[in-house]
Amino acid sequence: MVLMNYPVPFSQTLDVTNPSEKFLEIRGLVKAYRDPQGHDLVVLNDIDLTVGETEYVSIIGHSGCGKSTLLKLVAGLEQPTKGSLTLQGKPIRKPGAERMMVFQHYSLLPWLTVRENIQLAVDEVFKTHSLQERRQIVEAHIQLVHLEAAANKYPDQISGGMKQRVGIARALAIRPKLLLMDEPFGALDALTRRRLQEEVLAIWEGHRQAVIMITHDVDEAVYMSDKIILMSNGPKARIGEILTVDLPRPRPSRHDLRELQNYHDLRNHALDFLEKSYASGPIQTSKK
Ligand SMILES: Nc1ncnc2c1ncn2[C@@H]1O[C@H](COP(=O)(O)OP(=O)(O)OP(=O)(O)O)[C@@H](O)[C@H]1O
Repeated sequence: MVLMNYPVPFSQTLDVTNPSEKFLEIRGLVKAYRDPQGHDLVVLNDIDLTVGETEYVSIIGHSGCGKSTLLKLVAGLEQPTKGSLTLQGKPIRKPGAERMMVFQHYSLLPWLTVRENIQLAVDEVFKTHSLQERRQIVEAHIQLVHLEAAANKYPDQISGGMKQRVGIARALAIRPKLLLMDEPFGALDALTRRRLQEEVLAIWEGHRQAVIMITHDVDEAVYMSDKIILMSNGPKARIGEILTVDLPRPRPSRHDLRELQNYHDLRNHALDFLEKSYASGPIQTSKK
């Protein structure tokens, strides 16, 4: 699936020597939160990570290890306690339209229709574009996620899968260089989840960009990603391992994928890692 006749000039000129390697760089990252008693809880400790400009990266780890915190730091919604995060060589200090987040629980504005939810984001980011250009972007993205029939409906009139499609269309419409997805398929039933995974992957194949996706689902991570980040348990979570997913792109059907030994090796490796870390470490389950 390719975005045709897209009216927005989409320049990703990089000011670094090796763009694919140095698109997003996280160095020596530490994040601590202060608890109500005034003690620091070190959630993430000494994280080093590089994401290429067209790389699809998944993060897996047990509940409470700091996956969402890491994503929020990349989004600029949280500040690091120590260390640095840079995008194309520039420090990440605050949220920006080049880094868009898709949340598990949709976060649509209930008083706006599907079209208006997407339009709002497009109007905000592409202020200098003509009304016609902005409308074209909105319609192109409604089509991209197959929501034409629901465009005039309100969020409470559509299913969870459709709501998540709107969230994804809204994020993609403003052409982020880096798409951040926090368990984007987590709230969906198994069938909808599979369909949406396939759609997102097809969109990504048509226009590759950097993606960081949090998931609890090892199969989803292997199916979708180039790289899987396996996090150790918190507190003081670190990157335990980084798996390179050496499977063909575009991905074969799930049936054909299951025929590949490599697929099983990766899957088992990730599951073993999670089982071992479950057995070995404290797991944080409480939030805030
Ligand atoms: N704003 C905050 N203030 C204090 N502590 C926080 C804050 N946000 C997160 N935490 C704590 O940081 C730790 C990591 O939380 P985070 O939500 O990043 O984990 P997670 O791996 O995404 O969890 P899950 O898989 O359950 O969504 C938890 O112990 C959580 O309670």
